[in-house]
Amino acid sequence: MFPWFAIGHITPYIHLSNRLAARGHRVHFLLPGPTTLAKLAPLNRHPHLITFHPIAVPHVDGLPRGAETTADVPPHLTPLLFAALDATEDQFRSTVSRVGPLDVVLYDSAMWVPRIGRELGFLTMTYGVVSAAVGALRLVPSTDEEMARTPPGYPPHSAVVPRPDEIKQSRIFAENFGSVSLYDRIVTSVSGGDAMALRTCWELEGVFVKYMEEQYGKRALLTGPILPDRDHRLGLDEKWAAWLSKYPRGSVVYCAFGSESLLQKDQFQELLRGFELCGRPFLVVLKPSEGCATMEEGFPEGFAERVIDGEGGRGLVCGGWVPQLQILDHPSVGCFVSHCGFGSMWESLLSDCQIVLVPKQNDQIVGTMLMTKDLKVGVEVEKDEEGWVSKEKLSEAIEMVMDEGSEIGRVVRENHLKLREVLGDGNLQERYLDGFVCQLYDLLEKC
Ligand SMILES: O=c1ccn([C@@H]2O[C@H](COP(=O)(O)OP(=O)(O)O[C@H]3O[C@H](CO)[C@@H](O)[C@H](O)[C@H]3O)[C@@H](O)[C@H]2O)c(=O)[nH]1
Repeated sequence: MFPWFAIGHITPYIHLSNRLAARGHRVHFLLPGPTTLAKLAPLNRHPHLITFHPIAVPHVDGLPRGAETTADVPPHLTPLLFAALDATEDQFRSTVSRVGPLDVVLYDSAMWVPRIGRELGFLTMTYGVVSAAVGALRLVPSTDEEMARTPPGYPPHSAVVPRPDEIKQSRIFAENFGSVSLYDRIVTSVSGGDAMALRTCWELEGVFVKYMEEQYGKRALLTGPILPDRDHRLGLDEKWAAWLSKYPRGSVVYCAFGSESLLQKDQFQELLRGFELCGRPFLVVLKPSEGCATMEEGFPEGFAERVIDGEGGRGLVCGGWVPQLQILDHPSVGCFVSHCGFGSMWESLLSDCQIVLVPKQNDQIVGTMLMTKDLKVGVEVEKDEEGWVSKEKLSEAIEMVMDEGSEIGRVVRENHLKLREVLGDGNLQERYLDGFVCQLYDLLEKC
């Protein structure tokens, strides 16, 4: 396993490794170290079968010292992290040579992995952990489509289509990420592999997966959602459990925007004012806003006195890492305000929470269209001309799904419940994994 240096990518690769190890397979896992390794090592449930190999992220001019993943750098420095990834080719080669022989390497952004695979004799395939919908809309190997139109042959009935903010964000694919554009990097990575694996399932994204198979001329091996089983999750710290348990069932609004999102101070403040305005207990987990050393420095005036110290401590705002899955599982949590990163999207789908979405990046906007327009399981907060949400719109969206009398709230709850029954069926994940492993054996036999 050799995922891109981002927590949202490394984590699902570890979950997949756990599932494979549970079937007796041996996994070697390359990830940045020492900090990221220390943070994620507890997720390894089969240390006798899964070996972590820390990669020293090479220094590249302009990259902060010690930066290992996208969580450690502001978004505009991400290209430098890609340059650092490319500079790990020798470390990758020596590690896979040392631990080999290998059957298959799963990777996502290191586009040179297939070349080394052909030299050393192992299969290679990208493991895509971002939605197939974004792959279909933006990353099929064609260069001449207009940004404002869906590409030729695109699934005709989907409401996941280009829209202004998504088009604006999609310009990122043309930007240089390391030595090549992000578009070329992803297309080269996918095209170079022997097949492509995707973290999704036919029930959710079947039309997009088929479209990608046609466009790339490659078989897609689906792993299903790949979340840790409930009984294998780490426990919830007493401090969270105690605070959450103060509130009635389904009443707390939880907000988190993944491991990368960095808000400007005014965006951060408006968001907090929205939670204050909606009047419900809330737990917000974000990074300190841009330019602020602490969370408190970014708070709106008088905010801490009013809702953190006052009102019985109705609000909790945290700048660190929280166990998101366990928080979503807590009976008091009833609403998840999310950025719709692909990991959080799955976690929201498999939770009992009502879903409110505030996407920023391209794939989050695509995921949001999938969730709100195709699947109709949540609502999106309307943004203003500046591209951000107002406190009133945020509060309205939360009420729209949380208020008992709301028709929209009823519809999304029903749709969500139906989908969760399909996706949450314990056998679904096992079936996908069995199929995935069989397809891997098939490919290996043919080589
Ligand atoms: O305090 C926290 C914050 C996050 N998480 C977990 O970290 C993961 C975050 O992943 P995701 O929701 O995908 O968000 P990002 O970290 O923002 O993910 C990046 O990678 C994703 C692909 O997985 C993309 O879809 C996103 O746009 C991109 O920002 C999830 O499993 C969360 O449960 C925690 O456990 N605790």
